[in-house]
Amino acid sequence: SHGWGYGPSDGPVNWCKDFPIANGPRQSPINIISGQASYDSALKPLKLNYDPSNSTDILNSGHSFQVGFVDDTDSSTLTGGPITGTYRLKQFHFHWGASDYRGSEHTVNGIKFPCELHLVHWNTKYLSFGEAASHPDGLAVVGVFLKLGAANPRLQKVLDALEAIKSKGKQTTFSNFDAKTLLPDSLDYWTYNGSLTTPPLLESVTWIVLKESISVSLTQMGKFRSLKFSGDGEAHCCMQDNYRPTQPLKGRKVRRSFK
Ligand SMILES: C[C@H](CNC(=O)c1ccc(S(N)(=O)=O)cc1)Cn1ccc2ccccc21
Ligand SMILES: [Zn+2]
Repeated sequence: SHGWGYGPSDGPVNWCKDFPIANGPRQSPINIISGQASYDSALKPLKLNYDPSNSTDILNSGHSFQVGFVDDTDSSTLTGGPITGTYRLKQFHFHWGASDYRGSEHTVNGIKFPCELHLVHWNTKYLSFGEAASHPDGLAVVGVFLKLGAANPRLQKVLDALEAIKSKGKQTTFSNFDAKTLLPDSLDYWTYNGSLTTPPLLESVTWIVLKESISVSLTQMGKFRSLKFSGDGEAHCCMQDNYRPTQPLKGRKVRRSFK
């Protein structure tokens, strides 16, 4: 069957045909209404320990681009926060818009950001990412909003590597990158139970969305949009608007770690 994408025929409104869970009870992303998120004093601080030597490659997946990490030891982990146990960093990627007024997946009080970073981790109580992805507590994704402002020097190394992976399926080495440098000063967060935001839309993600954003400049946003959804030799299709609209909360509670 034809793959999924973000276009008029293969986009989010049609994903339910191949992935009926698209209409499930814990789908992501959601609109976070800050006034309705309840403070939970039992929530622990987030602990992110990333080893820069674990970064391996950067890949144009045809849906986004992602930086991959070696995940065969506990050297790059997420602990604390709303989760129990140890989750390993597998990859990070982004979602962005064709214009500066949209692009993020989560929204806050209806506000869209131009871009959103996702750091994807899997629960080491399972044997692998693929195994973890099929369990309700298998994955934890940290979401970080990017807000238009001054150029972000910490993004630059990632953006400079995009030259080499313009089209779908392109991959190149990407070593010694410290993903921690992409995080804002404050690790205050909202958290809720959700799903992958792309097919297979598995309902196995504990979402941890940071309240503080990081900056991105107009020029840097242009670099994101210079990527292609299409592979070499295919009709050029700019990679942009690769975000899923917000999904119904269906009674879920959103908690916050901060007063
Ligand atoms: C689900 C997986 C493909 N999807 C993802 O990894 C993924 C991760 C994060 C998000 S988001 N936007 O919610 O943060 C969305 C999709 C395929 N897959 C299945 C088994 C498996 C094993 C190794 C690698 C990939 C594997
Ligand atoms: Zn994502």
